[in-house]
Amino acid sequence: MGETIVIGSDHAGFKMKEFIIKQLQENNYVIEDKGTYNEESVDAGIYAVLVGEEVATHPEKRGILICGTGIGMSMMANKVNGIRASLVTDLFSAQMTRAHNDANVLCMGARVISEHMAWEFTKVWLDTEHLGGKYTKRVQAMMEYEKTRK
Ligand SMILES: O=C(CO)[C@H](O)[C@H](O)[C@H](O)COP(=O)(O)O
Repeated sequence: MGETIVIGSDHAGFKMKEFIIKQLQENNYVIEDKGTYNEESVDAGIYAVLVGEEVATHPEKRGILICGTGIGMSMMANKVNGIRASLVTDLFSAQMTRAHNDANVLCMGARVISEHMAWEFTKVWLDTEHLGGKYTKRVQAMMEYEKTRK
């Protein structure tokens, strides 16, 4: 069985979420779909928290969030302790957010990028390992800071 990907979207990201789920399943990933399940208008933050909390409590899982721009999803997901969510709009950033920042949630905007781009970004994000070394120290500093937040 492949890695588990926890995925969520709002209404604006719903169609792209369905597309990404299909691609992931064809590539043997296990999917936990936290919704939304249709194009009826919803608040993105609900799904960002559902996905974020699942990833934060199961570090072996990674998350994908899609809304219109990816902005609200990334803002909200980053409020969940333990989450390093990145909004990605280009291939280099999709790679770097794993290699340097060890992002555990990928955010994308269905009104910003095409389905083809979203799948290309998803693939490189899934396949890139965190580089460790000085980058681990920097990521750890972020997580230490999080613990001091009131
Ligand atoms: O950032 C967002 C969510 O916080 C998104 O881009 C939403 O998908 C967008 O704001 C939804 O807009 P709509 O007018 O409600 O379709």
